[in-house]
Amino acid sequence: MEEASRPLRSVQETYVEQKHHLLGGLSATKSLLSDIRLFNKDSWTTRYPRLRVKSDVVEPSPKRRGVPHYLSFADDPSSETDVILERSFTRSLSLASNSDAQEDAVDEFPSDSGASTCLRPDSESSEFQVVRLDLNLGAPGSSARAGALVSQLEKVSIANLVDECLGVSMQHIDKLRARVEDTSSKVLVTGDLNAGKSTFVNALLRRAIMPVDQQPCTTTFCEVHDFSENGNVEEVHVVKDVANYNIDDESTYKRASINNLDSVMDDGESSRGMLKLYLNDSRPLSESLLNNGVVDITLIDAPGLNRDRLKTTALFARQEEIDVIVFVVSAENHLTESAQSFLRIASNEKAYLFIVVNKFDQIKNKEKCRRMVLEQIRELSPRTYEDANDLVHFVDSLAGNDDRSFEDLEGSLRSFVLFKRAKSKLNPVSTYLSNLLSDIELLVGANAIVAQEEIVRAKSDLDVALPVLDRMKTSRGVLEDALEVVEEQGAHEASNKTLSVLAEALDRIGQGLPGVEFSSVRMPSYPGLLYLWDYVRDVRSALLTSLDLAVKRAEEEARIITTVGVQQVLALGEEHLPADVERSRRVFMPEAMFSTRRTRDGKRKIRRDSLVVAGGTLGLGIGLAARPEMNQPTFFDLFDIPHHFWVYFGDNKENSEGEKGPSALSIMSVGIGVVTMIGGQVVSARAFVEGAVRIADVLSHEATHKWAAPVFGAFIMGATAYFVLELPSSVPRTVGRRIRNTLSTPGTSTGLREELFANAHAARVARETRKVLRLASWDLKERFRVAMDERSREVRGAEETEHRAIRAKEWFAGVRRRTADIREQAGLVLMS
Ligand SMILES: Nc1nc2c(ncn2[C@@H]2O[C@H](COP(=O)(O)OP(=O)(O)OP(=O)(O)O)[C@@H](O)[C@H]2O)c(=O)[nH]1
Repeated sequence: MEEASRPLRSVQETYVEQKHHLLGGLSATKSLLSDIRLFNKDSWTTRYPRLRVKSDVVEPSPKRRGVPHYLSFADDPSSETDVILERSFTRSLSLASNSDAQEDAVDEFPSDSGASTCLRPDSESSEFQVVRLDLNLGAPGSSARAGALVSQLEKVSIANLVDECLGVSMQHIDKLRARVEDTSSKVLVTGDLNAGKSTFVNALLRRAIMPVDQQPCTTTFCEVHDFSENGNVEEVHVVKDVANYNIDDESTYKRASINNLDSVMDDGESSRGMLKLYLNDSRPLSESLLNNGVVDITLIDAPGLNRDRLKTTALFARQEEIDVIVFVVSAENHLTESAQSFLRIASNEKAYLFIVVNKFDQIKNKEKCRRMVLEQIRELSPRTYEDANDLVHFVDSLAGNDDRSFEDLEGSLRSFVLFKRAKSKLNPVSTYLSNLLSDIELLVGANAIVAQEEIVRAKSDLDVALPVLDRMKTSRGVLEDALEVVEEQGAHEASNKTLSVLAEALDRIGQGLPGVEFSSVRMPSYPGLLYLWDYVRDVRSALLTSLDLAVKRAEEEARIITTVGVQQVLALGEEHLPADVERSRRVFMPEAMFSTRRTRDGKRKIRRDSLVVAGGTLGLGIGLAARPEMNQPTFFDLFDIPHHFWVYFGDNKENSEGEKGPSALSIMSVGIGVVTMIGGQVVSARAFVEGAVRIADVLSHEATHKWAAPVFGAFIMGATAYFVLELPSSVPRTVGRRIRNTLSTPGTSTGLREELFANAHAARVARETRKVLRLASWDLKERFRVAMDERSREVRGAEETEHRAIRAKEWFAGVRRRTADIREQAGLVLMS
């Protein structure tokens, strides 16, 4: 109550200052809330904390300055962290993780050093005051139902609830602002009948407005407002229905002249309603009561109390807008019974009673009167009695401001109104603001702990993932190079091996031996001259089959080379892939190499390679022995004249020999050809005719006539002997040589450039080998790439989390600084 005794100017200044600070605090808090909501939406999913006092800690450690609590979150109530909660005398809250608090480190969330008080374990202390989410949470583990309910609430849903709650607080701040900015204040003047209430009101207004009479004359409640509220027009509004009164709606009242107040009051109509008086208080702001620049006081002159009116007036006084009740008693009567009843009710309901003992000028023994009245007050309202100097005034309203004590009363009343206003309007605002700031501090404190935990977690994730990623980055090139080498080497080796196997096979065939040593291919035995043609065909077939086997052997070698290559690829995988990456489960099946594919209906699909191979072997998928054109024996399989010619007359280069010979030799071939054709079973009429024509051609030649007969005879005889004796051994050689030459000589029979047999197979085998190795290395490269992408993602994710958490932690620290600033600016520190 000291405030009321301070000089009016000082009270007014304090009030205005406090109001100004509070308005600033409200604005700053609103913008802070808006920022938090934005941050919650864009950058950080705000977690809603719950605190539970650690009841098992009996005495707080001297090292700790706060109270140990368990911190959990609404979206994850089961995991609790140890924290220390401190509340300073300014009600500001600090939350620190237990380890931080033990280290006593002054971090971004400092407590008000020295000023903080250690809270006794008290579960109430840690609850939110304003930002309350009704999540119906039980204590962790207290009820299965609560646990189940909570587990269904996702972080985001809870963050949305927090957001809504902050939104509601922002709206409430607007209401509070309106309340703080509202300067209107109502002072109800009531008291006993004829106690001089109207005289008192007139004295306050410095105008004889209210009718004064020795008889009771105030029949209705008269509210006196500043005329600025009525467009600077002095008049009376006779209001019947007070609840519906609207100054802008003339149908809700009747206008009357201020000078006719007596007659208006006498009119019975008004007694059931209220009179609104709009007056011009022309005094300067500092002196005016109605409009003093700080509060717009509305005076209400109530009818005198009697038994009937007691209840009505008490009810009226209970209205929220009534800030102060001035109770006027006549010094002559002291406190009447009805006065006592009213004061008893009013002092219980509201503690802002102001008692004016009027007509004090009429009292002779003033001291006795004062003593007796104060005694009565002491009994009725001890609190009023305690502050009697400010609240109880003995005055002469008739004298008005000529009376010193009236001036004192007026000053006290103004201070009292301001003081009460501060109490009724400003204090609830500052309490709300302080609680809201505490809640914000709790919210950001808890979220800062979450951010700190995220920073630690992200750092440890990075410690693991970064070195792995770096290693992978460096080994990527090495791995790719190594795989390239494996591919190249495999293909190269397979090609070389094929070339050497087939070269050896062709070599052997040229000697009349099977292309492959130790194979199942057996050379046919000579069946006799009569079956010579069959023999030739069988030899050809056996040699071709053995060549096919040589190709198979080369493929076999390539399989081994490929298997080694695949194993090298696997070994490279082991060397370069991180340990936790799944290895390829594919098993290499060498037998699948060089296989023909099957069509949908199960038939073998012959692969047609695009190469044209020497000897007319179009496509390498079919074995030589299976080719009809290769199996067809010819005359030259019996007697390879071109070969012999080149051996004896040529430049000894077998590769360059062709099917054509000089005309002299063609004679022998013709003769022998005829014989063999006749001896064989496949002599065709066409072949016979061709032979005869050739003979005729040769013999018709002029030069031939001279030497033809003897030479021809000698040759026929020699050849016949040779035929009989040498054929069994010469046929395989001849046939083999011919096959070899066919496969080793590039021709242009198809019109395209032909590849040599061995080269074509070498290229094919190398291609197949490379294909398999490329598949294996592609698989490894792909795994490596995926693993590296995953690591990169992990690293990026951890880095983002870390940055986000660091930013959030700094931001929360900033919020904490802002709340401290708001407390200071809004004067909350002073208003305990
Ligand atoms: N001597 C003296 N007379 C006063 C004083 N105050 C009021 N009166 C006289 O007391 C009589 C009643 O005054 P009002 O102001 O009408 O009293 P009231 O309480 O408004 O009366 P109702 O509202 O009708 O109950 C008048 O004749 C006033 O002149 C005062 O302080 N001293």
